[in-house]
Amino acid sequence: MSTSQRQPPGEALRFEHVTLEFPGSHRPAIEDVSLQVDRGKVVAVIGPSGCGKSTILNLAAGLLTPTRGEVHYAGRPVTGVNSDAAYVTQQSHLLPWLSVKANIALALKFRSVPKDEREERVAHWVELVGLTGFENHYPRELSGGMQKRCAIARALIYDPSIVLMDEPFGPLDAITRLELQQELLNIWREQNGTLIFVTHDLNEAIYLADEVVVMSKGPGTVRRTIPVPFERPRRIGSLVESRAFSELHNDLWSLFAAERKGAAA
Ligand SMILES: Nc1ncnc2c1ncn2[C@@H]1O[C@H](COP(=O)(O)OP(=O)(O)OP(=O)(O)O)[C@@H](O)[C@H]1O
Repeated sequence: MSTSQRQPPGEALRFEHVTLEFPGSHRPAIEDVSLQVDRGKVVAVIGPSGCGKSTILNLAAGLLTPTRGEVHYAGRPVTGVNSDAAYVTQQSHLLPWLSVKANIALALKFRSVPKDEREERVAHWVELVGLTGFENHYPRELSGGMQKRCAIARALIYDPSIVLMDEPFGPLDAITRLELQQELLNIWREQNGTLIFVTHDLNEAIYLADEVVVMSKGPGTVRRTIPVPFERPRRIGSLVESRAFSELHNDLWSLFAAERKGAAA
C-alpha cells in the first residue's frame, strides 16, 4: 500500500511555540518555533550553521523533548521516540557486519514481516536505489554514494509516514548528488509520503521541496516559509534552466545571506 493511500490530506507535523534549551547552555538552541507540515509535503529547512536545523529534526523524531511548547505528530503530542518517523542522519550509520540486503531488511525484520515478503521488498528497493549486484556486499565495500542509497532504502522500505533527512547528500560529489536528488524525486513520486530534510544547498531545497523553511540564528527561529511553485514530476535539468528557478534561487539566497551575516555579527 502506498503512503498516498494511507494518508488523507491534513496535518502531519506541528510545532507549537517550541523552545529547546540544552542543559548547561546559556541560550536556547531554538526559541518559539511554530511550524506546520501537511501530509504528503516535502519541506526543506535551511539556515546558518548552528541555527537549530538538526534540533528540529531531533524534536520531530522524539529524540529531544521541548523545554517549552509542544510537538504534535498526526494530531498527537510526541512524548517519546516517534515510531512513525524514519530518520536518515548525516552519517549513513549502516551496520558494518551486515550485508547491503540485510541492512535494508532491518526495519522489516524488527516489524516481524515474513521472510518471503521481506525478500521481495528488499529486492524491489535494491533495484529502486540502483544497488543491483551489490546486495551481498558489506558497507565498507561501497562508495559514499552507494552507502547513502543503502541508508535511504533502509529508511523508506517500511513505508514510514514521515521521513526526516539531515543533509542527506552532504558529503557526496556534485554528480552523485544530482543523481541521488533525481532518484529521490522519482522514488518520492511513488511513495508520496511526508519528507522533511535539512540542507545547506539552495538548489537542492528548490529541486526537492514544496516549501522552504528559512531559519535565523541566535537563538534559532523560523524567519520565513517560502512555497516552491514548480509542478511535479520535476526534472532537475529543465528546472535549472527556467527563469522562475533563478528568481526563486535569488530570493532564497538574499534571505539566506542576510541570515548568515546576522549570524556572523
Ligand atoms: N547536545 C548538545 N548540547 C548542547 N548544545 C547543543 C547540543 N546539540 C546542539 N547544540 C547547540 O544547539 C544549537 C543548534 O544546533 P543544531 O545542531 O541543531 O544546528 P544546525 O543548524 O543543525 O547546525 P549545522 O548546520 O552546523 O549542522 C547550536 O548552538 C549547537 O551548538
